[in-house]
Amino acid sequence: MIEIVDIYKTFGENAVLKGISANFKAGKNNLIIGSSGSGKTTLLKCIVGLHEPTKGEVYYDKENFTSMNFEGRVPIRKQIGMLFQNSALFDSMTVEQNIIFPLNLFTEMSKSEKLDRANFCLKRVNLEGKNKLYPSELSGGMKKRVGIARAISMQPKYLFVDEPNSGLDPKTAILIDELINEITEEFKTTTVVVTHDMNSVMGIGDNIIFLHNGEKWWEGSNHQIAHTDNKELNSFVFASKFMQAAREKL
Ligand SMILES: Nc1ncnc2c1ncn2[C@@H]1O[C@H](COP(=O)(O)OP(=O)(O)OP(=O)(O)O)[C@@H](O)[C@H]1O
Repeated sequence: MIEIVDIYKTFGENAVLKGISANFKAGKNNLIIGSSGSGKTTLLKCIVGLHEPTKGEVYYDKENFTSMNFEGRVPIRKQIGMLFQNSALFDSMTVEQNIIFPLNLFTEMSKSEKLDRANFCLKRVNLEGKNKLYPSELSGGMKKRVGIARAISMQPKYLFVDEPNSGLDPKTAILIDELINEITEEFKTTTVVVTHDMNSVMGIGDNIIFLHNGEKWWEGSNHQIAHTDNKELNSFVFASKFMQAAREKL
């Protein structure tokens, strides 16, 4: 479980996060949603330590991550898997080399152990045998799956995913969501996903926090979101006329 307590982040005069508290549960898909510029990615970066919060604390299973120095954070960092928005694969490396990259950095595993692990991860994302391909030879959806394979290579306890569906067609996007969901259930990861994809919200949103102008405006599950009377959340979720009409039939 990850707990964030009263997180503030200010860049110069720009107060981006204004006192956000939340719990992200293990074995669940915890979603951070909100319109563009509401502070989602900034919050994610504060949680993983890519930004230092101006104020507030982040706890990983009760351990105060914010108060730790660089060395102190290493054991927690080793348990974090991340899938970035653009998959962030190394273009000059094969699929297999990309997946093995964190194992080379953070483990003492032998060559054959690393290869076994890469093969296990590739199988898990349905890309068995694609070891020797380069990112340029992959579709957008395949790149995301390689990104997920790399993110789970270290058997993370915590999985962070920023906009997993950006640039994907709706069907592939749902397959990626299902994969994230399966991995979360299977490995009991505390998964935190930043998204503005409504299919993701409805499909895998176990626990959702909605940010509005840097504040937590609403919290609940995908089952609760359809019936919310929160005005800002409603105009975010049911932005199109089509969705508004669909809601009236619910
Ligand atoms: N490193 C930075 N330095 C200064 N300002 C920043 C920095 N990172 C983010 N911001 C500002 O913080 C605000 C929120 O940005 P953020 O990327 O967190 O929003 P978001 O909700 O993830 O948006 P989107 O959905 O468009 O990705 C923006 O006004 C942005 O300009």
